[in-house]
Amino acid sequence: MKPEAVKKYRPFPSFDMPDRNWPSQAITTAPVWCSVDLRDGNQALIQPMSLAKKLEMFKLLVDVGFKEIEVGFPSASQVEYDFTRTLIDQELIPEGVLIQVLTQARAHLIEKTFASLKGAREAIVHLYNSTSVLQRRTVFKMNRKEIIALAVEGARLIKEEEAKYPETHFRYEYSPESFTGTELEFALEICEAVMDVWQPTPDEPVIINLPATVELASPNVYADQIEWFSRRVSRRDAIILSLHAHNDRGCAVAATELGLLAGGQRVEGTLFGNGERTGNVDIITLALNMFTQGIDPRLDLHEINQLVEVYERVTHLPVHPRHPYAGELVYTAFSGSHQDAINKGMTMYEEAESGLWEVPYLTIDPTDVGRTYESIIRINSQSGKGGIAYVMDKEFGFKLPKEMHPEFGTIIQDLTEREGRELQPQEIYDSFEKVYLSVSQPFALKGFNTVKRHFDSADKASFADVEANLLVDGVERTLKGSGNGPLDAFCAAMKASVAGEFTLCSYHEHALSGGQSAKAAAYIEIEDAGGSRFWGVGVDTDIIVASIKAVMSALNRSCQR
Ligand SMILES: CC(=O)SCCNC(=O)CCNC(=O)[C@H](O)C(C)(C)COP(=O)(O)OP(=O)(O)OC[C@H]1O[C@@H](n2cnc3c(N)ncnc32)[C@H](O)[C@@H]1OP(=O)(O)O
Ligand SMILES: CC(C)C(=O)C(=O)O
Repeated sequence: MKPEAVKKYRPFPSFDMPDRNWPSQAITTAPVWCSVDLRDGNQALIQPMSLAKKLEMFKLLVDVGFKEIEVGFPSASQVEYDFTRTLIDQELIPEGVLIQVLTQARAHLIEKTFASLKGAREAIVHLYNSTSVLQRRTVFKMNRKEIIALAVEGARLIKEEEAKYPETHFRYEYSPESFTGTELEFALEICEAVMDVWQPTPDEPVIINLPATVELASPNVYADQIEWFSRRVSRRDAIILSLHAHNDRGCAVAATELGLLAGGQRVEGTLFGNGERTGNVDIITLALNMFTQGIDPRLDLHEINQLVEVYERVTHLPVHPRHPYAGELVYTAFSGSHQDAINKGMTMYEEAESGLWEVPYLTIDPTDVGRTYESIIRINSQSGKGGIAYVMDKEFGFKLPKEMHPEFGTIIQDLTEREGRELQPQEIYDSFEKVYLSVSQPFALKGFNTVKRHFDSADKASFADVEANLLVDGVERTLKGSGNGPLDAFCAAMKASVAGEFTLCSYHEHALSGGQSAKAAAYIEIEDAGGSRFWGVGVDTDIIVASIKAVMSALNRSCQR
């Protein structure tokens, strides 16, 4: 920006409310959710939804568990009108779900709105008109009195229309649109005037929706505005105070959360925050934020990928890979220290009895929203040994001993740097296979027999005699050896005949898979005569043979250095 451009702007007027209560409140229950995907979301799309797409979105919203759904602006276009009619005529509105429709305070639009609802069991009619200083001056060119008269006339016309449709139970909502840019006393005055017409009672409450049509200030200011209003409005028990935040400053979720602390009881928003400009508040994020605090959000989000799939198809908008809870990458760590911490946290979580989710860097268990653990750790040049070990374990069942992580970690890190890209799990396995499992030069095992084994609790040690057939640099050799067990006997034979001096430093083994064809993996570290250390890995149905293969793997690697 040019430096002087900043002079075009001024701070949001300060507002003093030293006795504010909201900072010491907590969210303890979910609000009433109202999806406005089919109206506010739809009106912001490059290509508004067709009737078929609206139906698909409606079904999704019902499946998720929304009990209030703003289905459109029926007086605005034929599709909007036809969609409302289709829902009613084809009896597609489940018991317990309320449809809501929006209208301006204009007679012909109100009439058409009611016609669109003919035959409905129940519906919310949502009346709005803009009340902000700016819109009064620029759009309506009306003073406060005239703006109130517009709203009151709209409210009155609605009451008049209601009488024509006795079969429907109507509920009402009023929004002083652009509330956040409206003087608070004026917002209160106009809402009171509308309520004077509608005469709400605790049994037939009205929804008063206070929208941040444009997010003009920080979230604490919205909370102050909501609390100010909530504390002063008359007939408080006959009002459901509703929030409707847009995201111009990127704070709609925060503003709504603070608005709930301040007295908001209902939230209008959309899936993934679609909506005018930077969008409406994202209900998925709000709900899952609550979920992570142990609060039942009363929305079923256990298949988030399906929500993303339908949403993207219907709106033609992508969900950002970093979108909270839903983005492709939000359960993925590439960086080494994060992977290490997640790996350790996951292991502890699996072993712990508390059942409490306490995994570093992950606020939610991905499986709670239908995501898998597989994608948690992905490998690129930022990754570390812990993450690589995690992939080997979770994807292929190899639980590499901790002391082996640095060696294999370096091998994979060199590869990611050479390739300059993310490695797929299969590529990591292929590298493991090449380096440890299929290395067969200079030694290749052709056959192995334990000739004699002895154990007697009266003796100091057990013993074994073994015989192994090897290819040594392509030449067949038969080696024989004795030791305190088959592995010791084989090492003795190797040292004496072909490999020279080496020491076994570490030994680990585990079963690789269950069932009759279960295989075992053995990991052995040797130190060669020069003091260098090498890991080897062997896999076999016989654990002794797996360990013999692991020694061969380590010896071959030491020879190839
Ligand atoms: C913040 C929000 O999201 S509010 C919802 C906004 N959504 C939409 O606008 C989508 C659907 N809208 C439409 O299809 C059209 O705008 C319609 C059908 C509602 C109205 O269409 P039209 O009358 O042809 O045009 P338009 O919207 O430009 O009308 C503007 C007039 O309505 C007046 N107006 C705007 N809002 C309201 C209101 N809530 N109540 C009464 N009058 C209003 C304006 O002052 C203006 O009056 P003027 O003609 O005397 O200057
Ligand atoms: C109609 C109103 C509630 C609206 O969409 C807004 O103010 O953003």
